[in-house]
Amino acid sequence: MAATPDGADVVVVGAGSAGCALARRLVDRGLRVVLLEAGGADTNPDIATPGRLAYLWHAEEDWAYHTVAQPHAGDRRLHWPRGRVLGGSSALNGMIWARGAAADYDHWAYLGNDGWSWADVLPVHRRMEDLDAGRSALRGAGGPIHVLSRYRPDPIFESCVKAAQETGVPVNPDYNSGELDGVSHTQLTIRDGRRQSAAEGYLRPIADHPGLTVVTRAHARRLLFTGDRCTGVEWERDGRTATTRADVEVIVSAGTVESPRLLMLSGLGDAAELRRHGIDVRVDLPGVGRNLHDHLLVPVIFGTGRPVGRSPELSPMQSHLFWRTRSGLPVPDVQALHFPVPMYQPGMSGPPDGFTLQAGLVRPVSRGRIRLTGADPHAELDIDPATLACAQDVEALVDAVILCREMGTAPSLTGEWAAREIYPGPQVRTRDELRAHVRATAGTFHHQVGTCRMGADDRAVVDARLRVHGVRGLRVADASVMPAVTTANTNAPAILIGELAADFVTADHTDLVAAGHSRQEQP
Ligand SMILES: Cc1cc2nc3c(=O)[nH]c(=O)nc-3n(C[C@H](O)[C@H](O)[C@H](O)COP(=O)(O)OP(=O)(O)OC[C@H]3O[C@@H](n4cnc5c(N)ncnc54)[C@H](O)[C@@H]3O)c2cc1C
Repeated sequence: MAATPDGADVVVVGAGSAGCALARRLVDRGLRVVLLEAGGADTNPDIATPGRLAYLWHAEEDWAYHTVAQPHAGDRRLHWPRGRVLGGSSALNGMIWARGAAADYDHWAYLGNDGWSWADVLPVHRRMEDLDAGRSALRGAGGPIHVLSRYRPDPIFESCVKAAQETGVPVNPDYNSGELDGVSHTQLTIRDGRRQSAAEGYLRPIADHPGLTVVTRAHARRLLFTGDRCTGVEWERDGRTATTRADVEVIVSAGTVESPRLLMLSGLGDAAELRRHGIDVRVDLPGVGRNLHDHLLVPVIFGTGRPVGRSPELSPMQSHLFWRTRSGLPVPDVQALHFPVPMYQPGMSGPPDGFTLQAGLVRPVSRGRIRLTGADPHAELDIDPATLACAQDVEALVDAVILCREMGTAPSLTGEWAAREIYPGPQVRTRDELRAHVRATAGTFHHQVGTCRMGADDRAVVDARLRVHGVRGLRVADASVMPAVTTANTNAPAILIGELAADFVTADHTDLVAAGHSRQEQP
């Protein structure tokens, strides 16, 4: 029997980084899967062309969220682009492939999440990737996601790597080894000049498989229950409502913003808040929507004496560095990203030729939350990440800005490129003035996580096998389950979460997996 929009073994909500990996692995193991995606097909040519990623912001494929005004960040509302299309945010992202630090996963395991230590996840990271440099004890080849590491970076990025070394930052030959520290050229999810989204890598090869039904423009409105078991999903398309039955499980992979919304609309959340919106409480889970956190970027902008230039078939981010602002940290707290354009913000002006060293905070302490504003699935969300609420985040970013400024005065950038700082600008000298620059310009690094946190305590939403506490037949698998964000970009960790979710489902239903295989073997 094939999967149909009416029913399947597993219904996955959201075809993003995690959802695509999860659906693929379940189908490979003989389960019938329906994948519901709110967005459309990934046919916009700007998705495939790496150099055109900026054109996807505010396009049809962008959910284009805005936070509420952030009092510690100049009262600004921050724009959060997220993918609403097959591939999810992996179809919109900067294509940097980064696992994070070994210590990130050991920390998750330390919090009571068995099976998530670096030793546990390393084989899964290896099976996900197809590194052009080939297989090794730490790296994988032959997996669904092609990783480009052997390319000729544009000249400005060669200079950035040299400038970092001149500033005292050593080269790291492979920041995906579990140890991040140092400066490197980025490894990119690009094959033959085309983006490798999770949809491209995981779904495209099985597009015609009878065990998989992908329904695009299907917006899940709520989860359906029989007793305490989740047995299906109600969704809408073009104004019409439909349901899909799940014979085994429902897995929510709608991302850090939408997964908590779908849980809350289905009666899983903070009981008092749900009642305030007239939603029947199924399980009082006060952790849903909390623990929201994100990496941040602060621009340090330089003008150059000549045009910088860049290749359209590569990501515009071809080098970055990881660095510790103080001794005693177990992992770097800064990831500085290098861009080949002056990234002026509204109200800024300067010469057209230049580059930007984005000072990135990757161990944020501030935590916020996402709340419903009503029971309507399309109501605007109250998204409050509490950006820079903790002074420690500001101090780390000030140190990161100082590092980027120093890099901009290194010979490799001042010589050949005649680099000169435009922002914060030479008039900004004291630490207080730098704090003001941080608060006025900090923006998202696009790595929101944590709103359906994995753990064993009473604020956790899912357990270590990603099962939602208090119900049966329901898991969450996406970046929202991270107890704490990884110390780098979050696409690879989100895909890892999808891969592991598939392992958990198949381990829990070995009988079905065996039956599915014999079904597939029949002529
Ligand atoms: C602009 C940008 C740049 C980034 N750059 C990088 C980078 O260079 N490297 C990196 O590693 N990471 C990067 N990231 C982050 C990374 O892409 C994300 O962390 C990752 O894709 C998150 O995966 P996910 O599965 O949690 O969610 P997503 O990939 O966002 O998937 C969620 C999916 O669920 C769908 N959905 C939501 N609600 C519903 C519903 N109710 N019904 C049906 N479907 C629904 C969405 O449309 C979406 O397709 C970037 C992100 C952005 C937005």
